[in-house]
Amino acid sequence: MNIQLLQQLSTFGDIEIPLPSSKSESNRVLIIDALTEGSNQISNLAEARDTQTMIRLLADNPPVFDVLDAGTTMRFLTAYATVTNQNKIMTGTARMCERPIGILVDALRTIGGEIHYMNKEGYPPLAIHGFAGQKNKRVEVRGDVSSQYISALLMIAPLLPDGLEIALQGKVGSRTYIEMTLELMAQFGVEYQWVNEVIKIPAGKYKVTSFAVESDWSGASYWFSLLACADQGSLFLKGLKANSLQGDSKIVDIMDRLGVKSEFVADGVRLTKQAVKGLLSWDFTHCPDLAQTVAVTCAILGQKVEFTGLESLRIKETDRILALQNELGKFNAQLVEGENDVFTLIPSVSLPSEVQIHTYDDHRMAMAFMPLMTKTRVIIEEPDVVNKSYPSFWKHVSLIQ
Ligand SMILES: O=C(O)C1=C[C@@H](OP(=O)(O)O)[C@@H](O)[C@H](O)C1
Ligand SMILES: C=C(OP(=O)(O)O)C(=O)O
Repeated sequence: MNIQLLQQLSTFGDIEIPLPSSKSESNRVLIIDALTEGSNQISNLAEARDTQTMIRLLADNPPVFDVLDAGTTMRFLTAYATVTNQNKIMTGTARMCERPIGILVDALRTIGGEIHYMNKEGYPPLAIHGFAGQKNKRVEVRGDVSSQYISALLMIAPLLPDGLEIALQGKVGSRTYIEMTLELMAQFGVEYQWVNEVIKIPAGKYKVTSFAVESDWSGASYWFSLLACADQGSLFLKGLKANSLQGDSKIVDIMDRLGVKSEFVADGVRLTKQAVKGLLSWDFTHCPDLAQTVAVTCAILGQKVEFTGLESLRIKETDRILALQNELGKFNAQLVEGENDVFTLIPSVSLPSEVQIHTYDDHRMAMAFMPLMTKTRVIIEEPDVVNKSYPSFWKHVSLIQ
């Protein structure tokens, strides 16, 4: 099934977008909640399939944890099942079984977890055979593959009899997600020290707390992009806060350069059009999920930009660099790989009258290309991929149309 978006929807009125809740915050709070003695008051959990899968697996506790295509659910539940001394098979989609997990498994084994690879060394599926007691209180973890391994270890750390010291090795990517984990843990009463790339978590207990999940900044980015690409219009994005736990709130600074002004009010952010200031380069190391949004926006707006920090995109829901290169090419834009991991986005010079976007089982491919509807007729293949993080996305698009 495909979805067809109307051509030339380049002007719209003042529209309010409700926005989904953050799946990153939701999935952390669910793990912390499962590790808390007592009942927390948690509200506003995400409708995202990744979160709903986590809720279902924690509630039903089946012998096989099939996480589908949810990276955080795989990584966080692997650490959770280990430290809670369970026998569990961890598996997911074919793509999930191509996404590496060896760094997390090595660290969990160092601490005392019994984990075996069922197929390929370093990748799911895994067989977890519980936790025989803490062997070490310090682990060294590479920071340049996925921050989710570090977040997974941090959240289980207070449950370990000796606490945990995580020594981050090399370049640390997606640092804002590690900060989000630590801030959430602090809100549930667990303190941390982070000095010279060593994070120390003492043994302790999570404290019963009430917590409301924020709206999702990654999902909000597509609306910033839509307005950047439109000729006229304004949008109100409900539930976003300026001081967010989510690093993807950086979209405000990026879009300020690409013609979108953000004004925060009590219950959200109002977006209006302003002159394009221009974007010369951007480093996505700490906000990788914004890369597709910004690439498509720049391609449409005629902005030639240098992108860095895209390394982790190759191991996400799909190889996002390859997927972007293919789909941008359909409207004469390019993402050219240069030396030292620098990519140049060369914008489109002419747009065909219709573009059909392949989505590669990747929610962000479907959502990032939606703003192309401001310029031409767009067909998005397999539109249901958005369910991973933003099931009501197309319903919200219909508020504009
Ligand atoms: O911890 C999280 O909630 C996430 C961390 C990031 O992954 P990496 O740390 O693998 O870059 C991000 O891309 C993903 O969508 C969500
Ligand atoms: C990369 C993503 O998710 P995950 O790694 O949790 O599957 C994402 O939502 O863009």
